[in-house]
Amino acid sequence: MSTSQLPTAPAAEIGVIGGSGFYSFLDDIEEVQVDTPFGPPSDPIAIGELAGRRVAFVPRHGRDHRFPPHRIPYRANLWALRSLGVRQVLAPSAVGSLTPDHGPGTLAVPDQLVDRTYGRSQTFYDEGAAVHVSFSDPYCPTGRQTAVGAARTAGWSPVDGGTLVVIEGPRFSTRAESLWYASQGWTLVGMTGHPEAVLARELALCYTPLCLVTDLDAGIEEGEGVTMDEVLRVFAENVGRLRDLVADVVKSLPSDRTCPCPQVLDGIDLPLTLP
Ligand SMILES: CSC[C@H]1O[C@H](OP(=O)(O)O)[C@H](O)[C@@H]1O
Ligand SMILES: Nc1ncnc2[nH]cnc12
Repeated sequence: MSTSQLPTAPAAEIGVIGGSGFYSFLDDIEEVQVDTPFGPPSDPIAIGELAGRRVAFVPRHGRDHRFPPHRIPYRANLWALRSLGVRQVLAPSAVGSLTPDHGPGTLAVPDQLVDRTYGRSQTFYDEGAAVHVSFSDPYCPTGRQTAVGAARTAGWSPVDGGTLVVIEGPRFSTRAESLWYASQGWTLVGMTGHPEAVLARELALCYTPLCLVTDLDAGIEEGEGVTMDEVLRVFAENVGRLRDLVADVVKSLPSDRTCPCPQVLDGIDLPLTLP
């Protein structure tokens, strides 16, 4: 596998991957085209500065939402961020709730993930050597703690913890599937949290999900079922304060990584030269 050219100084230290309805971040940006062994990322990477922190932003669906969740170039997005120097990733996302207690407008920072996707490339290590990263705790504890703290300060009542089940999509779940997920104790459902989190782990990036509940999932609500219009409408109602929250988290994230997340993957020949 080829080695990417890295800039001499990191162009950015924090990456933000925007989801549905979150197509831009920061005003004064420079856009860079990054080529990767996995093709181009969803869009050129937007790089800007926030409170002295260099931030790289990419909207995972593309700014015109042309990539459905199962066709997002996840590997290219993570690789591009990493190649710019990013070491911590914030991942805002629209999700359904699997519990009536946490309705639309709730901010949740899950601590576990269940993968129900299929057919997505979910590793950088699919040739040459068998590499098995540890993924017991998929998210960065420091990033999570920072996000929950910033959310509380900003007046949200965030849900600290829970399990995000990631479905293949692009369809929403049936009521039976949804009830089954809820019966397992899983609390949130989305379509993009995997393989994004594991690809971040494979590149020794900290990854923190910021899940905005846009709906009660089909098995929980009593209405007609989840629709894309509903998701986008509720997200649009909340995106301003979510954007502010992401900015607060960027400002509060410690720059030295003292978390237990892998800093480099010992003994593993990363397909990328680490700075
Ligand atoms: C727009 S409806 C469903 C769509 O919304 C979520 O996207 P994201 O996680 O990027 O905010 C969900 O995962 C689906 O991709
Ligand atoms: N109910 C739901 N299921 C899957 N992905 C979602 N994204 C937002 N709401 C969702």
